[in-house]
Amino acid sequence: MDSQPIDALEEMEGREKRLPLNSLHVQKLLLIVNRLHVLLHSTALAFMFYYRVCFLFQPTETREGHELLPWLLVSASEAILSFLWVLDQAFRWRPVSRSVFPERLPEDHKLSPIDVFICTADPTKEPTLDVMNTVLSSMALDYPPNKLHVYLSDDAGSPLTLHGMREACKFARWWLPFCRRYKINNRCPKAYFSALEDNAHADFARSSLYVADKHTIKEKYEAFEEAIKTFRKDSASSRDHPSLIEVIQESTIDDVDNVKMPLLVYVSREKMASHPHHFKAGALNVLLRVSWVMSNSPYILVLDCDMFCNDPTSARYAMCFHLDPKISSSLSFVQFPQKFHNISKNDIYDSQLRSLFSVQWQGMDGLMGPVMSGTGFYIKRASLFGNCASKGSDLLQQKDQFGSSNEFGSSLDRDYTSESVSDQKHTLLEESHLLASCNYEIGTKWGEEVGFLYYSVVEDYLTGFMLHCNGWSSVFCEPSRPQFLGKATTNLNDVLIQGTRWHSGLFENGINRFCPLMYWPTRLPFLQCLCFAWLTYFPLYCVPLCCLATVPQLSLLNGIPLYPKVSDPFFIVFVFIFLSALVKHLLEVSLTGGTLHKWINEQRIWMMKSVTCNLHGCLDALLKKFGIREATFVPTNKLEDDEQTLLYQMDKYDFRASNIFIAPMLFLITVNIYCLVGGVYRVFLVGDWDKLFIQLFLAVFIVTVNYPLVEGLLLRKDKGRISKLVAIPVILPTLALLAFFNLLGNV
Ligand SMILES: O=c1ccn([C@@H]2O[C@H](COP(=O)(O)OP(=O)(O)O[C@H]3O[C@H](CO)[C@@H](O)[C@H](O)[C@H]3O)[C@@H](O)[C@H]2O)c(=O)[nH]1
Ligand SMILES: [Mn+2]
Repeated sequence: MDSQPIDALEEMEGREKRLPLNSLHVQKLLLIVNRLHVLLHSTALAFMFYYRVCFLFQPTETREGHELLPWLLVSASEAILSFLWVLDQAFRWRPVSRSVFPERLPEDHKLSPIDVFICTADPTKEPTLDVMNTVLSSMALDYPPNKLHVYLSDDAGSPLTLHGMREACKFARWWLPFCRRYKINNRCPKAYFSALEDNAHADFARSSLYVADKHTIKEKYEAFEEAIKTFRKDSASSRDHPSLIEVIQESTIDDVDNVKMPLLVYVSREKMASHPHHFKAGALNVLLRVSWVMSNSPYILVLDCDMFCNDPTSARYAMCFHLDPKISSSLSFVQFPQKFHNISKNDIYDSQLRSLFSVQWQGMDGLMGPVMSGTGFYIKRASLFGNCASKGSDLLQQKDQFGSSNEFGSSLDRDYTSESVSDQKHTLLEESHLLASCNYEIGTKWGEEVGFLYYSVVEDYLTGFMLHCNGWSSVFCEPSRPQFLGKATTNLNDVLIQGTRWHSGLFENGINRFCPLMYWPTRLPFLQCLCFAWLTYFPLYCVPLCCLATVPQLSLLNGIPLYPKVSDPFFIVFVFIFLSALVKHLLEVSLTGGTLHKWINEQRIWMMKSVTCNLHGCLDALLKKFGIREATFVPTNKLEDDEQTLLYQMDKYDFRASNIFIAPMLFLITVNIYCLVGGVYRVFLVGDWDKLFIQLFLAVFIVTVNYPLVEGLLLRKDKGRISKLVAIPVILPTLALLAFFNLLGNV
């Protein structure tokens, strides 16, 4: 794999042969535990399948009392669950962790430049002040300012955002020197001013000069805040607007005030309703092109507007991998975990996506590297040009792939020079407008082979997947202090809407030409392939979970046993599988800092998500596949809502969610409660409890874990409860149906 030769890299090879910039540790104990669990659990699964298969092949006469259809449904559910379980084990095969030694990096003047890309889409959902805080935190990264270039993409083309950028830039002239002088850790101003403890460097924290300076800066910040709040101008429509590119701040090395500032550019691409704009991937590709004619840095940090830099060292940490001669030639990106600043202790919605970012990505890191996660990653620019951009390749061919900008064509071959912007400002700005226009990509390979890929609303997953298929690797870097902090969705409706988008996007990639299983063995190693496959297929949890929340219960109501009797040796097999899965999950939760509460919450939200957003995601993907529905990307809501936040902090579900989510949950809980009551009654009458024990237990388990639903329906009085208006039209017909079914069974 060829990559841009970097001076610093060569330098490194010569100078610091013995001192590595990073190190990798295999987590041996965890590895052993995981593999042992795989062994035991899979043996149990084999016995379970043996039991199921034997049943299906036994002569029909001996099948007394058993009905074929429910058996088949339950067996199929078990097969799907086992399939997903197998895929999931690939993440647990070789968990690793990494350390970095940034103090061993070459001197500042030898470091490679970095472009920072930040995307925003809608100022009504993404408060401008927060977006600007993200911008400021990235400008203040601990990196030579003349080697840092910050680009903001504004998909709404909003005057408010442009205004915000100008104000942010003014404030930055105060903020950046302040952060550097006092070695502030927390360089997002909003977070800094609201932090409980002061995080200036210990040398200064108590000096009177610092206290005075802090006071001045605080006033400046409040003025900046005010300037954004009081800005009144009709927001332009977000659908149609021409491109607008403005260099807010040129890169200054030594200004009159001696303030060193990174380059700051505002980019709003052209948008027309008649042109597909490909959401975030489209925005990032415009930034790729515009930045290419302006700063053309070999490395790029991508950030969502809701995720600020919580620690200024991330750039240097990332360079510890990118400049490591051992891995750098095939390394595409360094991914930091998504961490969030608004997570409550027990995290009822699993908003932090614990398993993804603290178990699964570590596991992939031990294979080929984690999946690109949309935000908080440092990527090598060259890796985004697929196999198209080998240096010095034929200019005509390049135009086919990259489009017809002359500047752009020539910059493919050009290495970064710090003068590139100021030199030919006018031609460059004109050129940028061409690069940000709707028509530019027509007939090129953008979004297909070049840049961030368009085929999916989870552009991050897909782009990362194709990079791995093309032989690039990635690295997961998880220092103890979170480098980036974002805003997670913390109310049921937002969580489920976001989940629907993700699951639809992921599942879609499992059933189209990007199906990971087809890329093995030629393009992907086996275990990496299983990881990707799990990511595209886990939305399928909806099938077994919907089945197992209805079929065994209805069978219980009618006295049809579907599992072995308590006295049957196979009973142990089922008990073992159930316990082994739960205990393993509990172990992982506690190893990653979770509580017992968190564990139950994760079980519950897994069930809730499976029967709602997984289901909707799968259906949405299928509809898209058959051309019935178009892709949409509804950005999440980033506004603060005190009432919702309070409910979340108190571990109370906010059931004011769309009916399409509440209805399936209500339906299933009603079925379970009804069948549980009916089942217990039946078992008392007939006395065949040992035949139906597992089914009884399943209903008890589901109802207990989902007790908050019952509470929300019957006991709660606050605004987050389930409204009777929503509940009655679901519950009454369900009860009628069940009663009818019950009668039918007793005839
Ligand atoms: O047309 C669009 C839509 C979204 N965005 C931006 O994309 C980012 C992510 O959107 P958000 O609403 O925050 O969605 P999340 O679900 O929180 O995002 C996660 O999931 C996305 C894929 O669905 C990834 O792109 C993100 O990086 C990842 O954090 C935000 O900065 C948006 O401003 C655009 O620039 N243009
Ligand atoms: Mn987000």
